[in-house]
Amino acid sequence: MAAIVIGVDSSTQATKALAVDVESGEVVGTGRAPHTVRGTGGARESDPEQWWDALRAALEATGRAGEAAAVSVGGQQHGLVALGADGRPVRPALLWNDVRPAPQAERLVAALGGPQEWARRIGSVPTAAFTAAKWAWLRANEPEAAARVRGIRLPHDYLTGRLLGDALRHGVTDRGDASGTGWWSAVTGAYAEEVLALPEVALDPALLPEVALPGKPVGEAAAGLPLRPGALVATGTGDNMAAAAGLGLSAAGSGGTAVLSLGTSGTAYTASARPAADPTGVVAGFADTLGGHLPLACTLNCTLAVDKTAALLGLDRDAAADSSGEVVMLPFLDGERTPNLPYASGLLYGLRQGTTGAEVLRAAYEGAAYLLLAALDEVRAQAGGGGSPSGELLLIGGGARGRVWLDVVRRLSGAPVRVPRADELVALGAAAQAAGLLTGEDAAAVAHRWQTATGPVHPAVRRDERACARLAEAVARSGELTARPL
Ligand SMILES: Nc1ncnc2c1ncn2[C@@H]1O[C@H](COP(=O)(O)OP(=O)(O)O)[C@@H](O)[C@H]1O
Ligand SMILES: O=C(CO)[C@@H](O)[C@H](O)COP(=O)(O)O
Repeated sequence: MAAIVIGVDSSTQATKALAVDVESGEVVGTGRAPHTVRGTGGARESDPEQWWDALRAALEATGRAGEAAAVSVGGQQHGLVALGADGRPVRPALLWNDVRPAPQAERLVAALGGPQEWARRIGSVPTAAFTAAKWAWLRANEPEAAARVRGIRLPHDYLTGRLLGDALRHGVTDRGDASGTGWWSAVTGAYAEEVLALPEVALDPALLPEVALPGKPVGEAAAGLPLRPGALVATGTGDNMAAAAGLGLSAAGSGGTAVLSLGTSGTAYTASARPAADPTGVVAGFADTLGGHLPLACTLNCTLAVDKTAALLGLDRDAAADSSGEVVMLPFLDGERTPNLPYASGLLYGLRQGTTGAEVLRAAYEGAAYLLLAALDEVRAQAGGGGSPSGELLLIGGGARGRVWLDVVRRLSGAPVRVPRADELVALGAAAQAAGLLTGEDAAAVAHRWQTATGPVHPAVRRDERACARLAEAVARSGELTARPL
C-alpha cells in the first residue's frame, strides 16, 4: 500500500489537515476546524487548547490519519505561547497581529542600538509582531503570569510538542519559525544572547525550544491521538516557510520566483541564499526551513479588511467596480505592520456625490494589494535582485480564489500571475516535509516532484500607474493621521 503522510496548517482562522500520498502527491483526505480570535482594539488572542482540539478534529476528518507514516505542522508565525509548570498555557496566546506590544518593540529596537544593529545582527528589525516584543509586553503588563512561565513556544512548536506527548517536555522548533521570534538570529543561525539579555526580555534560554536540524524526525507521535502511535513527527515550521517549501521554493533552485499570499495576513516573499538586512524593517530577514533564507514582508490587513469593507457596504466581495475612480483607501483596519503603523486606522479619500459603493470596495482591494506589491519590490532588492519586477508572481492563500483579487493584483503589478491549482499550500508544504522524512528528500524537492505549483498563468496586463501613484501619494501624505490616533 502507498505510504501516506499528514500535513497540517494551523493558521489564524482555522486548522486544515491534508492526507497526502507520498509517491504521487495526491491529496487523499482533508480536514478542517475553525479557531476563535478574541480581542478588541489592538488585542488579538487565541486559546492554544482550541488549536489542539482543532488539530485532532482536522486529523480525524481526513479519514486517513491512522495510516500516516509521518506528520508535520505548519503554524501561524510569531505567536507567544507561554507554558506553566503543568505544560499548559498560563494565558491565551498573543497572536502575530496583536499590536499592543508596539511600545515594547520600539524599546527593543533602541536597546540593541537601533534598526541598523538589528538588521545586521538578527536579520530583522522587530515590530509588535515579533515574539520578543510580545514577551516584553507580558512581563510589563502581566508580571504574575510571566513569573509562572516555564516554557515559551510558537504556535507550531506547541502543537508539535503535544503530538510528541507534552509541549513542555518536548521543546523543539525549526529555524524558519525561530527566525520570527527576534531572539534567534538568521545571520548566525543561533539564539541571540544579546537579545535574551536585554532588560525588557531577560529570558533564560532554558525556557526556549531546541532548534532542530531540517530533514530529521524530532520524535514519534504519542499514543491516544488520531494518529498511528510511532508515526514520525517532523520539525514543522512557520506557515509562510511551509508554503514556500510547498511551492518548491529553495535558495538553490527557484530563480527568484516571488510569492504573494492573500490570507488573514498578506505576505510577499522569495527564496534567497543570504540573510536579509533591511534597516527600514519593511523586509523581515526570515530563515526558510531548508537551510536558506526567506526575505518576507507582511501586512496585517488583507482579505479580512476587504471582507469587512464589503460587509459595511452591504456588497458581495465580488461586487467591486472595475476601477476605483477617484477613491483611495488605506485599509489599516487592524493597525498596520507594513508600513509599520501599529496605531493607524483605515483612511478613505476621494469620496464624491457620484461615488458608488462598488468603487469604494475596489479601493479596499487596491489599497491592500498595492501595499503588498510595494513591499515586494523591497523583498526582491533584499534577495539580491533575484527575479525581475515583470517576472511571474505566484498567487496563493484564500484570496487567490477570488476573481477581484486576481484582477487587482494583475493590474497593480503588471506581471503575469500564476495561481497554483493546489489548495492549502501551507499544509501541502508540511506534508512535503513529513514525506521527506521517509524518502530522504528535502521538502522543496518533494514539492517539485508533486508539481504543487502548476496552475494557469494569467498573462501580464498594462500596470495601472495612475492607481499606484495615487496610492503611493496617499501613503506618503497620510503622515500624522496614521502615525498616532486622533
Ligand atoms: N473566493 C474567495 N474570494 C475572495 N476571498 C476569499 C475567497 N475564499 C476565501 N477568501 C478569503 O480568504 C481568507 C482565508 O484565507 P486563508 O489563506 O485560508 O487564511 P489563513 O490561512 O490566514 O487562516 C478569508 O478571510 C476570505 O476572506
Ligand atoms: O506574521 C506573519 C508573517 O510574518 C503572518 O503571515 C502569520 O504567519 C499569520 O499567517 P496567516 O494566518 O495569515 O496564514
